[in-house]
Amino acid sequence: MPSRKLSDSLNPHHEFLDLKSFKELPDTHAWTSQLDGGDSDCGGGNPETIPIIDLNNDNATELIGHACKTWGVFQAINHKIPQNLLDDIELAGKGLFSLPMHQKLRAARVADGVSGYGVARISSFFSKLMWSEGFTIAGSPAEHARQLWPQDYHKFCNTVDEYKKAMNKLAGRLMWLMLGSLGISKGEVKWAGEFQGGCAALQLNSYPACPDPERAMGLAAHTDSTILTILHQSNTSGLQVLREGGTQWSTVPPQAGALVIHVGDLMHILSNGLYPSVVHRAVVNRSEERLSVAYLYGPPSSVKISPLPKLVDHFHPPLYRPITWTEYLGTKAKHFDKALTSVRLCAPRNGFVDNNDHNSVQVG
Ligand SMILES: O=C(O)CCC(=O)C(=O)O
Ligand SMILES: [Fe+2]
Repeated sequence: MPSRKLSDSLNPHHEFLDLKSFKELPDTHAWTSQLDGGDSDCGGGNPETIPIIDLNNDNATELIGHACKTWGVFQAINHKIPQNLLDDIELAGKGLFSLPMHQKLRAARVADGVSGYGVARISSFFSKLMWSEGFTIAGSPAEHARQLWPQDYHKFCNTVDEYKKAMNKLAGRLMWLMLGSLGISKGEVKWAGEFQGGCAALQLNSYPACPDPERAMGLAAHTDSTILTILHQSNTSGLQVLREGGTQWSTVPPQAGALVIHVGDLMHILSNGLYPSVVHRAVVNRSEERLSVAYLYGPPSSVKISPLPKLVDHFHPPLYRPITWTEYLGTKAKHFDKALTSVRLCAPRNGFVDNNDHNSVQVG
């Protein structure tokens, strides 16, 4: 369970341990029974796998709707993101995380800051540290990149800019496909015009090879505070999801060229609870470093997100109050896995289960 603030109990320098230097798992990173629930891919007998959807398929909208409702996640192929751009961002991330620690610390995220190098932000809810390091880019990466590579920071910035541009276009397309699958067209959404640019952050995650992967946690179970997330995982597996209403973890197998699409908390609100935001985590392994790049897509700050009017009626009252992305991020930072519950207006009616009440999920 999420517990006390790490900062209350641990020397802050623990946050910057060089994980690659350990031959044994340090106690600060030793989780107990985090693999509760098992993995349905490994003998759980669940015949269903996470859907892989061809965005060129004539039935893509219906397939996306079904995937969002039952899993809250799917893999997208034929998404028009060039493979060389996916390779470039992966290389840029690998280059960053392979720098010596003292160099990475020049770009460390400052207290209460968003951008920069550091441990997972959800770390503060857990008494143990995660076996990962991250780099968050909100806005321009230039200042941090200049600190990391004083002579040669343009290459990193150009790759990030190009990646963000391509992702923004895809994220917009996916958002309208998801809303389309709920029977909602652009004309019916009053903030549609404000969504030209969208808004986003890029999260690079690195999970070094781990001497005791069964007792370590790469990134603890969480949902994303986004409308949707586009995740590019390298060819090493580690991402696991909980199927809607399920208790067993399913691995999302890396598939060359495919992008993993997560339903985020704000889409859950827009859909008035119809689409669950997927609970996911990252586990680690003994031999290979793993890299992932998450494009976290949300609304511009002027937009208040609330259940779409077409999905609200006498039998389906609005489950959530209107909220901006900034406001929601503040709520999430305070309440973590209870954030959706804390903005809920009314208890779900019988048979209308709020899939995102994760209070029972074992997260540590
Ligand atoms: O590394 C992964 O597969 C998951 C990353 C993730 O969930 C995140 O950055 O929010
Ligand atoms: Fe995530």
